Amino acid sequence: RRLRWWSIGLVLALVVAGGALAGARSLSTTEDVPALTDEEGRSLTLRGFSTAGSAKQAPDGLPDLRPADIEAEYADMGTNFVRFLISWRAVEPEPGHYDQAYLDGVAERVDWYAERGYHVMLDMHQDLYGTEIVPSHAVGNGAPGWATHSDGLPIGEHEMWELYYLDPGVIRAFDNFWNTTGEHPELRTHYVGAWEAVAERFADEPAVIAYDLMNEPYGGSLQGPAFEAGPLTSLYQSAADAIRTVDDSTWLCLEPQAMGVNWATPTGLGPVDDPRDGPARIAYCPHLYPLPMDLGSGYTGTTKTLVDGTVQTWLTNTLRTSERLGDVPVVLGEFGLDTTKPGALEYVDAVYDVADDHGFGVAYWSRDPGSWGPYDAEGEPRNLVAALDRPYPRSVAGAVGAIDADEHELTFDVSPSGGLTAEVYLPDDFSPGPGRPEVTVDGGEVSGWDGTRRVLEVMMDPEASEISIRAGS
Ligand SMILES: CN(C)c1ccc(C(=O)NC[C@H]2N[C@H](CO)[C@@H](O)[C@@H]2O)cc1
Repeated sequence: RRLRWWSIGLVLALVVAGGALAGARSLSTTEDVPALTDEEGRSLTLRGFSTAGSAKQAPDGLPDLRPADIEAEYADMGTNFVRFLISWRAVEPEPGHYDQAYLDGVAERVDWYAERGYHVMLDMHQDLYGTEIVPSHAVGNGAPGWATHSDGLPIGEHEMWELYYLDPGVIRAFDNFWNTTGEHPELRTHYVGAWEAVAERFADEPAVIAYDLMNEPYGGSLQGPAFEAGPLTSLYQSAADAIRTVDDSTWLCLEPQAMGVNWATPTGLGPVDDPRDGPARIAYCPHLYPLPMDLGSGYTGTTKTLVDGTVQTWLTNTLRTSERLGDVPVVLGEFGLDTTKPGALEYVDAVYDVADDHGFGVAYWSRDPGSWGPYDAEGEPRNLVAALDRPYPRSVAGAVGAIDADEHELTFDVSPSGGLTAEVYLPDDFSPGPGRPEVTVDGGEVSGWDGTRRVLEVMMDPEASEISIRAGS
């Protein structure tokens, strides 16, 4: 069965990669997308982690996280963003009852991030529909038990968790949610109501920059454009309309279905209208998990070639979708891998280079301890920490284009406006020397240095089109 699943995936991956290789160029092309902006209209480059998978099954729905963990993450990698997992089952444990104690817990953790200058995206997370999709043991997460209707259809036992998505009972639970069965129109209404309750709570919290409306949507017996352009886009529109009755400023992140699109097939997601006064604040937030990487033994040899082809196809489709949804910003909401695999860090660099080149935000999957994450079970830094400690323009007064970063030089395209300042994160070894920073700036001049946060402030020349910061005088 495992072989059958992966053989389907491999055929799909070869089709995808083959298409890409036919026109293979470097992993990055030149187009870039607009950035998310903060309350002052500054362009943000978002760099951080999904935090955390530990929230999926936690009785209180909150991640295993302490303020010291955020301190360590910043000290090690200078992140400024978190994709914070929340769940419908914790927000609305009973129909129509919103758990303010849970939202207080989320708010406390949002404060931990806000106090350290982070931007928070609240991710209404689900995998395999909900916590009680298999009542006997925790397989899924997301929806509450009262919203889970598998109608007694069979759900098997699988070593590979992804295979549960093919079980009749799981498909039925999703079909009831999307009202494909016509039996449960109330479920999507409740889901939208849960989002309205979350938005009402965080509307006035400037650190909460975005709402990720649904993690890795799955259409059950509806797949592809029939699902994405149909009930999924419709749910997003309903959620947007409800959220905007209480929150006029937080960005709304739209994820495509995971099936296929995670692996670089194109999405059929339709445009969503933002009823707010002023420019739309809608972003496209796909995930990236090249099947050849899952199938292969690392980012080497033939696997590397296939993964590169998949990433190129994913990039082309992502840029096309950003344009189709209204030239919207892009946040790569998830990508990650077992960093003990050969070539893993080269892959991580390649994906961050694509994000830098096109102005995508990035949340690495995930902050959890272990072989995918930045820290081990004892909280000690792993190889990923050095790979993610990259210079980047955290926030800029004006538009930001392509970013080109290496360990001793950071260059980014700009169109300065407003206060003309750019806040730039520099890794600890970017400019060695006690009286740091010894840096050379073209396109502006140094107007401040926060040695504790390793943030350089640059006053940009009003006419600058590029800012370059080089280590050393
Ligand atoms: C068959 N379907 C619908 C499917 C298969 C595989 C994934 C997946 O690997 N997702 C990647 C990661 N994302 C979640 C959290 O959002 C993690 O648990 C997965 O590793 C998703 C859906």
